[in-house]
Amino acid sequence: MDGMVIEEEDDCPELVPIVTTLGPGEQIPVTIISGYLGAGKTTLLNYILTEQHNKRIAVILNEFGEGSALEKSLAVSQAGELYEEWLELRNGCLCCSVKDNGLKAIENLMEKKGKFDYILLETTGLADPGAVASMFWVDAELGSDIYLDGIVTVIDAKYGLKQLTEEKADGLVNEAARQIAVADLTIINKTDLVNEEELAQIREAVRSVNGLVKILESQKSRVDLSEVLDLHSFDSTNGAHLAEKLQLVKDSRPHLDKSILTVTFEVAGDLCEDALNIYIQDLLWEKMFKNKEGQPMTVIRLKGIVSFAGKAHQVMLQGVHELYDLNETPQLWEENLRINRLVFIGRNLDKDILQEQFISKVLEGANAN
Ligand SMILES: Nc1nc2c(ncn2[C@@H]2O[C@H](COP(=O)(O)OP(=O)(O)OP(=O)(O)O)[C@@H](O)[C@H]2O)c(=O)[nH]1
Ligand SMILES: [Zn+2]
Repeated sequence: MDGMVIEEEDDCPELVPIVTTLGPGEQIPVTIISGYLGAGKTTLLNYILTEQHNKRIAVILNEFGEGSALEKSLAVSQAGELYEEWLELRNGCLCCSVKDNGLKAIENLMEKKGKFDYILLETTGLADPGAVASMFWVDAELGSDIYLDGIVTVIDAKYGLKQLTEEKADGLVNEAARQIAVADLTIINKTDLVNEEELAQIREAVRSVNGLVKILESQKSRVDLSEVLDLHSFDSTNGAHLAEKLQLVKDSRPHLDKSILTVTFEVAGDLCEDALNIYIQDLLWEKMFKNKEGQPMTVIRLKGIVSFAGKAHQVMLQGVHELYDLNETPQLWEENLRINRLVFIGRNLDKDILQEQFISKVLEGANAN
C-alpha cells in the first residue's frame, strides 16, 4: 500500500476471502460496533474479519474525534487491503460531518472498489452510537445503498460496572450507559478476568439499563457471528420477531442510581395514528413528559408494536434519540387480540405517567367523551 497514509490501530484487520457478490439494488448492512475504551471493539472486528463467513467486509475505523485537521480519512479495509477516502470535516463532529459526506465516501469507495457485502463501523470509546446510528437510518429512507443492521456494544466484564456507574459532573448520562441503552446486542467481553459473581453483577446491570438487549459473553470477543451480523434490528419485515421479544421484556428494577432504565407496558385496543405521533413527538422532541420529581423524561431507545384503527397489519415503532419511525409489518392482527406493546429505554422515565397519557390521549375513542 505504498503512498497511502492510513491511520491504523496496532493490529490491522486481516484478509477476507471474496466469495459472494451483491446483485444490483441490494442494500448493504452496516453494523455499528460501540463500547467503552478498551472493551474489545477492535478485537471483535479482527475476529469477525478472520472468521469464515463468506462475506466481503469493509471496516470503517472511526477516529474522527481526534486531532484538529479539517480533513480526515475514512479508512476502509476490504479484502485485506486498506483504502482511504478523504472527508472534509466541518466541525470535527462525527455525526454532523459523516451525515453529509461519510456516506458519500462509502459510496465513492464502492464505486471504485466494487460493492461490499457488509460494513462494520467501529466508533471511538466515548462516542454516542445512537448519533452515528441515526445518520444511517435517515439516509436509508433517502434510498441509500446502505442500511443500519444493528448496534453492537462491547462491555468490559471487569471494568464495565465501574464505567456504568461513574457519574458525570454535569449530570449527563454517562457514555457507557448510553452505549448499552441504544444497543441491539451487547457482548460482555473479558470474562476471563472476573468470577461468576462479578459476571452476574455486570449482567444484571446491563439488563437493568436495557431490558430488550441480547447479552452474549465472550473472551477475546469470540462470539458466534450469526448472533452478531444480519440482526435486521430495524427491519419491519422482522415484526413478528419483535412482537415476540417485546412480550418478554420486563420493567427493570432501579439498579443503578439515576441511571437509564427500561419501562414497558401493554394496552389493548386500536390507536389513533395522529395522536400517537403527537404523543411520541411530545416525548422525544418537545420533552414535555416529566416524572413525579419534575425532571424531563429522556428516551434513548423506543420500540413497539401498535395497532391502528382500520389497519389489519401490525405496525412497528422504532426510535433512536429523536428519530422515530412507524412501519407496517407483514404480520396480521388476530381478531380481538390487538395489543399495543411499547418499550422505552431512557432516563427519568415514569411508567405510570407514560401509560396514563397513552391511554387517555392515544387510544381510539379516548377523546370522544
Ligand atoms: N484478558 C482479556 N483481554 C482482552 C480480551 N479481549 C480483548 N482484550 C485485550 O484488551 C485490550 C483492548 O482491546 P481492544 O480490542 O483494542 O479494545 P477497543 O475497545 O478496541 O479499545 P479502544 O479502541 O482503545 O477503545 C487489548 O489489549 C486486548 O488484547 C479478553 O477477553 N480478555
Ligand atoms: Zn479499538
